Amino acid sequence: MSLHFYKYQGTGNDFIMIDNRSLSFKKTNTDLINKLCDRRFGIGADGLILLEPSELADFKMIYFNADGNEGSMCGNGGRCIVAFAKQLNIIKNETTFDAVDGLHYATIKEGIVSLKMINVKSIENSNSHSFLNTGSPHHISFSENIDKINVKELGAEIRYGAPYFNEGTNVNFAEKISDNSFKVRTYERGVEDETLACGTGVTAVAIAAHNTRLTNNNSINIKVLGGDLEVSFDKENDTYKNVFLKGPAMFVFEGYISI
Ligand SMILES: N[C@H](CCC[C@H](N)C(=O)O)C(=O)O
Repeated sequence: MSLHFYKYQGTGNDFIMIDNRSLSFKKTNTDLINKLCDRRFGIGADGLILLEPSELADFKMIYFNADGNEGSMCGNGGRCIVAFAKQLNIIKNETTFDAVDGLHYATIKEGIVSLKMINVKSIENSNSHSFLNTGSPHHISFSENIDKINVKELGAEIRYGAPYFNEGTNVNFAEKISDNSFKVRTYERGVEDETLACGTGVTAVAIAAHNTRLTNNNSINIKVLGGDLEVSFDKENDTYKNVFLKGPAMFVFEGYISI
C-alpha cells in the first residue's frame, strides 16, 4: 500500500503530516509510525500528525512522537497543521481545531501561524527549576551559557530521573538575553533527543520566566536552534490566559512511501 504524506517544519521541529479524513490510517501501528519518523529507514521527522474530521471544530489533530506513541500537545505541530489545513483548503486564514488538550484558535498570515495555547495556572518553582504543563509537561532550568550544555545527556538524566521516571517530561534549558528575549534548547520526551525547537517548551519558558520575575514583559521573543518564536500572554489573578505561540510553519515536500 502507498501512503501519501506531506512534510512540514516549524522552526526546524519537523513533522510528517497525513490527511486522514478518510480515517484509513491505523493509529495503533506504533512500529509503522516509529519507522516513518526514522531518519535512515523512513521519511524522518520529530513526530507524525494526522488531520482528521471533527464534530466540534474545523478538524482534529492527532500527534505521535517519533517513538510511535501518541503524545501530549505539540505547539509547533499545532502551528504546522494549521498551514497544512490551509494547503488542503479546509480553512482560510483563521481556524479553531480540536487537539488532545482541547480546542485551539489560530490564525495564519504569510506563513506565520499564531496559535492559542491552553491557560496555565499551576506552576511549581524551586531553586533549581520550574515545572508546568502547557499542553505537554515541561521542566525548565535557567542558566548562563546554554550553548555549552550537553542537552541530550543532561536532558535524559532529568527526563528519566525523580520525580518524572517512566512518564517523563520534556526538559528545557533557558538563558536570558535581554528583558524580553531568551534563548532555549529542549530535550524532547518521545524523541529522546534535542530537537531544533519545541513550541509547548518555549511557551513554558516564557511563562516560567514571567512567573519567577526574570521578566516583566508579557510578549517574549525566544531564540531556538531552528529560528525565532514569540510567546505572549495576559496574567489575570493567578492564571496565564490568552497565551499565543507565534512563528513560521512551512511546507517542505510531499511524497509517497510504501507501507
Ligand atoms: N515538539 C512539541 C512538543 C511535543 C511534546 C512531546 N515531546 C511530549 O511530551 O509528548 C512542541 O512543539 O510543543
